[in-house]
Amino acid sequence: MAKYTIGLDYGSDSVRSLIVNVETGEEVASVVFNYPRWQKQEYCNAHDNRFRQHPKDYLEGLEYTIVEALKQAPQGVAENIVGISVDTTGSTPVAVDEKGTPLSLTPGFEENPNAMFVLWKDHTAVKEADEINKLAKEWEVDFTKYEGGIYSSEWFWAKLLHVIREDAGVYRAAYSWVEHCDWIPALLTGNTHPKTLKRSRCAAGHKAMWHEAFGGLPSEEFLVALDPMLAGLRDRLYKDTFTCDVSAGTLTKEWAEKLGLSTDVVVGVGAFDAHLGAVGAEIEPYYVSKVMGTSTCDMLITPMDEVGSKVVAGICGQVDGSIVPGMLGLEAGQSAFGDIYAWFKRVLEWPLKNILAETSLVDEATKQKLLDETSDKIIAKLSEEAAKVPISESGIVALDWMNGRRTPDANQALKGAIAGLNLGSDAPRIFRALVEATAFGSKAINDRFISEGVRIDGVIALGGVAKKSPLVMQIVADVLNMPIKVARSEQACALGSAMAAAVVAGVYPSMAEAQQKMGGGIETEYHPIPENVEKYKVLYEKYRKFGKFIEFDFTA
Ligand SMILES: Nc1ncnc2c1ncn2[C@@H]1O[C@H](COP(=O)(O)OP(=O)(O)O)[C@@H](O)[C@H]1O
Ligand SMILES: O=C(CO)[C@H](O)[C@H](O)COP(=O)(O)O
Repeated sequence: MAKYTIGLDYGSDSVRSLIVNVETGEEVASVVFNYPRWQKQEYCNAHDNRFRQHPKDYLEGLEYTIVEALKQAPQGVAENIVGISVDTTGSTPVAVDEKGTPLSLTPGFEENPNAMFVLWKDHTAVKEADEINKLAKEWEVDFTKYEGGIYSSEWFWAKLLHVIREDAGVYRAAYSWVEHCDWIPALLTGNTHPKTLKRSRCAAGHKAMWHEAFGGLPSEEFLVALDPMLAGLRDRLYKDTFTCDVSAGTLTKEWAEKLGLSTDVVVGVGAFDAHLGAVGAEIEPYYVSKVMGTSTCDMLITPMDEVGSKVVAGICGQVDGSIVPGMLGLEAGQSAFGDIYAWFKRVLEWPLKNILAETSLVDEATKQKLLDETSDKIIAKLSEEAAKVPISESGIVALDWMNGRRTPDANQALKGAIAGLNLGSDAPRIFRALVEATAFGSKAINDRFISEGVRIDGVIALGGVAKKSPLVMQIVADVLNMPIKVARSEQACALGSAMAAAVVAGVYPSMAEAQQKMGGGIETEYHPIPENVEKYKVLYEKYRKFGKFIEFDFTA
């Protein structure tokens, strides 16, 4: 019988397990689990940009999705699973005790958000990121230089420093800190001690200022100068990091029994969702792999010697082997993309949730149906109407910084803005301007790569928005003035993990071969429309001008 691997993909809202035939790439089963506590936004406060996730959400999802996917799969598949690899969001770190257990799973910390995973989009550490940037520029070595030269509040050191300053209990109890993508493989293989568990090169290099040239993490002197509270922590973290083609070990007896698998199943070192998503979408050198969902991650690979020691300014980093082992991985992205459409939808839903929800004109069941149906159709209907609005007709220009700006040049304190409104600015016109703003944010990233000397030959898109929205995709193709291929797989991140698992389990010698055998190819391609390209060149200049005004001249 054929061999199979499992790709376990932890997204922002849900986790999915995908079982893939390693010879044909056939996806034989997949199950999704929405995080229950997260769905109720427990431990979060959007107003303060605080987004925390409880490890129980991850654990319940791990067991449920694998067990249910194995039930769905044809008979005999479970016995022929040879590997599991894991991708997660990031930087999503957690404080752990000496055994590597997240503090929120230990007595006294169960309900403490500071003892939970700090989700990538948590921006509570803006002040700490500023301090890191200031010190880095004064220090003899700029530890931020391989992370675009600007450290972000979305990343490891800023987050942990913020939490330990805020919470003396967590500070005292935290032996070390672990990324979500490192904790799951550690747990599955039983190697959870913070000093021995295998750490992901991808997470360490892009988010924790780890680099071979620095001998690992930033120096103890730098960290202590940042805050004496950090003294000694470096020694309780790690020196070595591993790419996703390396084994983290095999399943423990306990997990093998729980999941219904053999203890021979090899577990791969973890990586971030976007990075393995790029693998799943069959990333190739010089193609931007654009993960378009809640946020965007724009991934590029180049041969190692091509960029060499040149530092690409303003991106989320350049790391040896962070996407495809053996190649240089470059990452950029937008902190909000589909999340901006989701925000506008929530604004429009307000009267539904606050007026219609209270009406006695219809019975409860009908009311609920009305609410659900309207809510489900808002973005699709807005897109339909927005498609009819001619480019530039509305005069509205928007900025895509509703969740800060990840790249180019991280500044998470920035806010979104909409200009050019008049009394005729209706919902579809505003929506179109928001879509254009997200496309302009993408262009700013492409332009930065190009101006820094990184070649771009094309774009491969994946993620929910790439699949769901021809309107957004056409506008992005027009604004970038580049064709965009959309990857066929519905679950590119999980598929990328399944490919990595096939390499780790020894089925293929390299990621390139796993991609070739297991890849789903391209579903569709969007081509720029020359007439639109010209109009968007003019609008993009307005976006840039407006951006400069909001960034440098406007104070709320
Ligand atoms: N028809 C649509 N057009 C454009 N965007 C959409 C549409 N439907 C949903 N979205 C956006 O897709 C995003 C979710 O993308 P998805 O890739 O599924 O999730 P995630 O980023 O969490 O992995 C949401 O932010 C939502 O606003
Ligand atoms: O920055 C990241 C990876 O480097 C995050 O993991 C990513 O932005 C979150 O992804 P999604 O929008 O798909 O939930």
